[in-house]
Amino acid sequence: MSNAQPSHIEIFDTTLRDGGQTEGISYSVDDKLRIARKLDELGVAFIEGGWPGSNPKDALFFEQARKEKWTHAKIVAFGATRRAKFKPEEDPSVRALVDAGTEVCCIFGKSSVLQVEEVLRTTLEENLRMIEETVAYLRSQGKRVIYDGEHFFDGFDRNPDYALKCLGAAHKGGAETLVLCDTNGGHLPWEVAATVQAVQKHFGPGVRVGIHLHDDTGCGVASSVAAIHAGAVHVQGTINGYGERCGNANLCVVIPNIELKLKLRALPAGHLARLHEVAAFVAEVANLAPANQMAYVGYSAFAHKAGVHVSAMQRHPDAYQHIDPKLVGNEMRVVVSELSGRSNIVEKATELGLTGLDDKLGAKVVELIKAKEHEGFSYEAAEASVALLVRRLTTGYQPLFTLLDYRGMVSRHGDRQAAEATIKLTVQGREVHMVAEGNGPVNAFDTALRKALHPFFPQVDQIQLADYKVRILNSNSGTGAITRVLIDWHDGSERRWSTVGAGTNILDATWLALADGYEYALTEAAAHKKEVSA
Ligand SMILES: CC(=O)SCCNC(=O)CCNC(=O)[C@H](O)C(C)(C)COP(=O)(O)OP(=O)(O)OC[C@H]1O[C@@H](n2cnc3c(N)ncnc32)[C@H](O)[C@@H]1OP(=O)(O)O
Ligand SMILES: CC(=O)C(=O)O
Repeated sequence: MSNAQPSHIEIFDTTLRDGGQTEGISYSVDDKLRIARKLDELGVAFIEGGWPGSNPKDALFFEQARKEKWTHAKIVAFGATRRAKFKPEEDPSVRALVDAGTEVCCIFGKSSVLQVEEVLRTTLEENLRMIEETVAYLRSQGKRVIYDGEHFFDGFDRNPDYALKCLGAAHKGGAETLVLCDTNGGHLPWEVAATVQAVQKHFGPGVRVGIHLHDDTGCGVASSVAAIHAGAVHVQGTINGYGERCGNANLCVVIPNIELKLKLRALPAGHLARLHEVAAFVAEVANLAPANQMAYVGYSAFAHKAGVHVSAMQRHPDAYQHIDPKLVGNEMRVVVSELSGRSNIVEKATELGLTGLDDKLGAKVVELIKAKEHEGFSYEAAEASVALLVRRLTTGYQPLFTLLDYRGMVSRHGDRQAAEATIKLTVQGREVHMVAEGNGPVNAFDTALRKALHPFFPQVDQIQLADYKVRILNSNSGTGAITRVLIDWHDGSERRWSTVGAGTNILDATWLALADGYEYALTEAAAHKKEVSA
């Protein structure tokens, strides 16, 4: 690590600008403000809000952002150097930067001969003037300026002299940080580190070097960490790695690496534990599914599935984890499956609040889970079915209801479709016979079951199906394949649970998942009531 390395690395978040260049993301102004507030709470140093000269939405974001109080972060307006034909003060895009009213602006300029000659179609000298004059103009308007050297690494590989001259022009204009961008994302960590060191050597210790890396080689995070290790003091990236093409360096991984591995500060003390929540929040607002396997903050980042791992984790928390998940706000979880041993079951039962599970019962549960997974069930995402499986093997468990038989009928006459289900249950020792119609067979079964249970458990009204997923397991068996049904449930509050059924008959698989859903909700509610009144 460089001797001149400060203890604090500046985090520059571009989730709202470069992250907005992700295919599939389209933030509203309100989305942007909500994300910005969350990033401010997290404690990043800069939030790049957008390009005010690009579209009315980004301009409105800055108008709204000006009215708010930002505790930790500076809001940054992004734009380009002036165009060849304009003076800075005449270029509408540069004017929009000034009008955005932020204390800090970030502008990008070309660093490579190819980009200047082929893309800007201007001269190398004019590009240097565009960079210096734009930075100087913004400085004259009272702005702090961060300079992004676009395509810096490509430019430096082909013509280091010219690439350094471009940075020099920004420095001369008054930029406070010179940011080296791997715009095409094609460089590897040791190449990035070597270039950072060459730039530092060229400018000397008084000049602040930053980095902005894209993930086209899958090395965006690794290269960012290598660059910081080599002496960069400012890093740009996005939450969840959103960004153009393959994305930007993922700050949810870069930040913990800075704090926990390089032992440097990136966020205010104690704020790292907010990262998991921020990652989930941004995914939700961006309307993208969170990546479960994301390092540090992913749902599976500290999930243990293999029996050997879970057994070892019970003996020592460091056995299969490189950090304590709480440091980033995440948590350790145990996954139950055919790869489980007793330890998974004991751990999962504790997690689910089930007590009194000894090794003998644990072994019985493991055996049953392995047999059921062989039949097509999968318990990884169906924790309510796991809880019931444990309860059913526990001495003295009395199910709240038991199915005696069911019949389903579906028909189509011309355009008219019909579905009807008949079920026979015992509920609290009484036999109940119920018939219901539905707009499909699942709806008919569900309606019949609700009607049958309602006189005994009126709270079934709150139980709602949230998602119903079907998967064919052995597709080479065609329509005779085993079907797995996974149902997600909620009760209108925060409470959510998932159940599974499987078999060659899709309606039977559905029935198993459906019945588990009601039995779990009612059993857990009854157990909770007992605990509360005890
Ligand atoms: C690496 C990056 O991610 S940089 C950020 C990229 N982000 C975006 O492009 C998103 C927002 N962009 C936009 O809304 C539009 O592209 C605008 C408003 C900026 C420009 O729109 P238009 O004027 O219609 O131009 P268009 O998009 O077709 O072409 C880009 C222009 O920018 C110019 N340009 C590109 N880089 C630079 C630069 N560093 N400095 C000055 N001008 C530049 C190009 O030369 C071209 O202008 P020209 O046609 O006069 O030569
Ligand atoms: C500036 C920028 O976004 C880039 O060069 O990738």
